[in-house]
Amino acid sequence: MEQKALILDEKAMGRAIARISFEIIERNKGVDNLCLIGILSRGGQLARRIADKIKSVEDREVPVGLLDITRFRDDRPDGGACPDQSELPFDINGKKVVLVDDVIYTGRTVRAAIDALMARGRPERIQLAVLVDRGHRELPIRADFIGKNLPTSREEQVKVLVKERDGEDKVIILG
Ligand SMILES: O=P(O)(O)OC[C@H]1O[C@H](OP(=O)(O)OP(=O)(O)O)[C@H](O)[C@@H]1O
Ligand SMILES: O=c1cc[nH]c(=O)[nH]1
Repeated sequence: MEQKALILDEKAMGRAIARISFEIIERNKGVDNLCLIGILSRGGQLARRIADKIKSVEDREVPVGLLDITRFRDDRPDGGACPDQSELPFDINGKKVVLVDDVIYTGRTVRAAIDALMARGRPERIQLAVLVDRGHRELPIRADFIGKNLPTSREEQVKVLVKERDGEDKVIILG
């Protein structure tokens, strides 16, 4: 598949991440008790970026964790056999957790992520930040912070590229 449309270039992606960061600070009246948990893998890089932005604005370090949802997926009965690649070096009990992912589509990944979190403790609250909401939800799940609403057809594929993994920052539609 090749690139059919450029949705966000590097600059636009940076602005979207900055806006999400400001909204997280505003909605939570600061960053007390807050942590960011990125869904592996690109959610992890985006969570790190949001934490860096928050640091530059608030001068506060927000803990960042990585969540592996493989064992909680509803379409991988063998997921339990996979080693858990989560990196959550802090207690989520009583924390305000902002889950971060690159794209929300059916909502099934987020459902799995909520189960993966709950298996580790009882956060005070869970909010959801995504860079792209492409619609077509199959579960009653919505994001609290959205970089871009992008109506798509089911046949299209939305790809988020991040420098750390892909060498460049952009959001594209493949077709
Ligand atoms: O709301 P959902 O229908 O669950 O879709 C969202 C998920 O889809 C994408 O991952 P994908 O499965 O394309 O794998 P990738 O992250 O390895 O590209 C994206 O990273 C989300 O995690
Ligand atoms: O649990 C999940 C997660 C992503 N996609 C699915 O189909 N199921």
